[in-house]
Amino acid sequence: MFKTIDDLDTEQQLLVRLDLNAPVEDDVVQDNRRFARHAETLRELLADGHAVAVLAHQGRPGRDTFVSLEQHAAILADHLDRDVDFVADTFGEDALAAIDDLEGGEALVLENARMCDEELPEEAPEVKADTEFVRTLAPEFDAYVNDAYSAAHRSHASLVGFPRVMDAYAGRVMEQEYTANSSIQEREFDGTVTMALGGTKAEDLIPVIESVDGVDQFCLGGIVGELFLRAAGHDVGYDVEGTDFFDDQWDDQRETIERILEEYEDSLYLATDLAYEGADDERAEVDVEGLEKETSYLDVGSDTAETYADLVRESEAVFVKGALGVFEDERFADGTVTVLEAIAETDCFSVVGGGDTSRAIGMYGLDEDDFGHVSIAGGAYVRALTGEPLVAVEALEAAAE
Ligand SMILES: Nc1ncnc2c1ncn2[C@@H]1O[C@H](COP(=O)(O)OP(=O)(O)O)[C@@H](O)[C@H]1O
Ligand SMILES: O=C(OP(=O)(O)O)[C@H](O)COP(=O)(O)O
Repeated sequence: MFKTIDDLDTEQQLLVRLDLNAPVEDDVVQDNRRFARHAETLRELLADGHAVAVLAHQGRPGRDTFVSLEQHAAILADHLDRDVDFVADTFGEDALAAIDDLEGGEALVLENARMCDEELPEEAPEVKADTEFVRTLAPEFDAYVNDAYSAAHRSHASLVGFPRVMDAYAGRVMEQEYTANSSIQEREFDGTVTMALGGTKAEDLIPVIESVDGVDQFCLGGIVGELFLRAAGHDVGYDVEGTDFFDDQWDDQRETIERILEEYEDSLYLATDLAYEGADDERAEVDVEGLEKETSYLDVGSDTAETYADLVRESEAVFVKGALGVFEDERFADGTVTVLEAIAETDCFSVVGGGDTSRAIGMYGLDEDDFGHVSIAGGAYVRALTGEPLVAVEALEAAAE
């Protein structure tokens, strides 16, 4: 087991890894549940007199969402109702000077860790620990705290490098999510177990279908659902209008998708209709037989949403990862919200995960108490459901030994 912040001495100089990865609309970072949850950890650390430098990432290089963390510092400051400084540097001279100036009870956000070359390539913890990034920052601090459960499946420098060379502790979010997201197999449900999979990160979800034990049926939507429809012979799941969701993931995952489609025929539910932006910008729907390659489909259709909701109502347990459509746009929220409402109405056991997807609960007036657990993690949470270890959690455990 790892050590937690209960094991920390007070008034330390701390490097704290959070996951503040958030949606970005027209260059404006959107508040999501991650800020509020991590603010709780920070509030506790600051109250104990620690000086806190926050390390986090946003987006992926090359994407529109790959932006500075300056706005994230301001959102955190709102949640904490106190000043949070920002420095546009991660481990260079400016960062080191700002860290040096930090006093007990103060918080500082360092620049997006993914702007450092050594952060991203997935490599073994010992390789990450030997990067200049880690070797420069680590000596500046008394200890490292990892609260970024939702990024714990990535073997990146900020997640697995520091705990090899420093005293390392789990933050509150790490601790709570780790406890809540135990594997499905260990839970032993009596009735039907359903998993609704959607969102954009198909590469994280596809392996889950094959490796998770104890799930009886999968309802697919979002980008992952469209890739399966493409494999089933429909004209959908192609990049159009400058999107880069489909073609690369198709090339990487095609064989797996085709194999799963065949082997899991009886437990996979694919959309039977999809929604798109029609004339006058209104929501329009089409049966999957009528799909066209050139159209962007932005939600599952209403027949599909009702079918999925019925499957949910008959379930003993439901796990959701990823949205079934672009719910941020009210016209395309039907699939995601219909399924979430069905979960909320029944007394099935449920977990809803995903930094973006969990946002839909607040946006559409659903009550968090009607869900078993709302996780701010997506990829990490589905991996945990399969019983697969998370590299950054393993790194914390190794540090405690
Ligand atoms: N058909 C679609 N086309 C484009 N984006 C989609 C589609 N369906 C769902 N999405 C988007 O997927 C996002 C959630 O995906 P992802 O980031 O993988 O999940 P999470 O952050 O919840 O783990 C939502 O913000 C939603 O807008
Ligand atoms: O948002 C995240 O994952 P999620 O979308 O699976 O919840 C994490 O910050 C990891 O980001 P990444 O999937 O770009 O490595």
